[in-house]
Amino acid sequence: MSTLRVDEVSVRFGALVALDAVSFTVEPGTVHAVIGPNGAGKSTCLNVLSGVYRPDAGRVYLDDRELTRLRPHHIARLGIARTFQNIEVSGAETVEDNLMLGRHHLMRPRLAATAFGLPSVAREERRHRTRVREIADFLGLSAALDRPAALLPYGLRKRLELARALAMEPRLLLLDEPVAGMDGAETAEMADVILRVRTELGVTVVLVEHDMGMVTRIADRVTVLDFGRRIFDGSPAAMAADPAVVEAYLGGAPSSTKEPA
Ligand SMILES: Nc1ncnc2c1ncn2[C@@H]1O[C@H](COP(=O)(O)OP(=O)(O)OP(=O)(O)O)[C@@H](O)[C@H]1O
Repeated sequence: MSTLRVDEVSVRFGALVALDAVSFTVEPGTVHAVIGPNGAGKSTCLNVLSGVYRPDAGRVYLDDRELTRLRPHHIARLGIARTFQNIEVSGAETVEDNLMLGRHHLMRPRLAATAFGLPSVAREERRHRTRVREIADFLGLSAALDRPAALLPYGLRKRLELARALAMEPRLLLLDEPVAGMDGAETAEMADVILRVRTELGVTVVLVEHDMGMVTRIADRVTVLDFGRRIFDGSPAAMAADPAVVEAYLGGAPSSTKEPA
């Protein structure tokens, strides 16, 4: 179980400050949501955590290990997997092959061994396929294992993306808007899946999300960004009552502070 610490991170694009000295701590075994209005800096934050962007200032740590200058594949090898806002699974490959691709970095270099047809290679391959089937089962994708990803309904493709990230055996999962474009039923199912990932697999989840209802329902803690600044960090219940959040995110004052008509 590892703690992720974001310490005074700033990112600038020219004159625009996308993240302004943002700090928060993701406790192990929690679902930690990062929310905010359009352009608040959520995706930029996820890109810093996964090594796609290097911040102009500040640092990111996984326990005592500094991640700030590491490249994405190195961060992935340390056990941080991510999904994307737009689905990035390979449409032509089957569900099973997409999940095997997710395990690629766990497999030993095999060129020479394959060339000599070593039995250890076949054993390792079987072990990975068994694990892939367990993950598919966990996410309700077993019946789709042989289907090309492109033929799956949208909700299942989003789930496949999460499954592929889980196939990397992460300790921390970064989810970029996992329910974007989903209907109510699909959103509820995905919310349950995320809670099971935390509770049954013990994987810590950082969730960037627009859907306030989902965040309130499943997050243990919420960090709210607005114009690149952190304006709130606390429980979902406290967030709902926080005037700065209501003002920034929902575009109005909380009803308890409104003047009577
Ligand atoms: N590569 C980039 N180059 C220039 N500006 C960028 C870049 N990426 C993001 N920005 C700007 O930085 C700010 C934060 O963007 P970001 O995408 O992180 O916000 P967001 O909270 O994820 O928004 P959304 O909810 O719309 O996805 C925005 O003003 C955006 O236009």
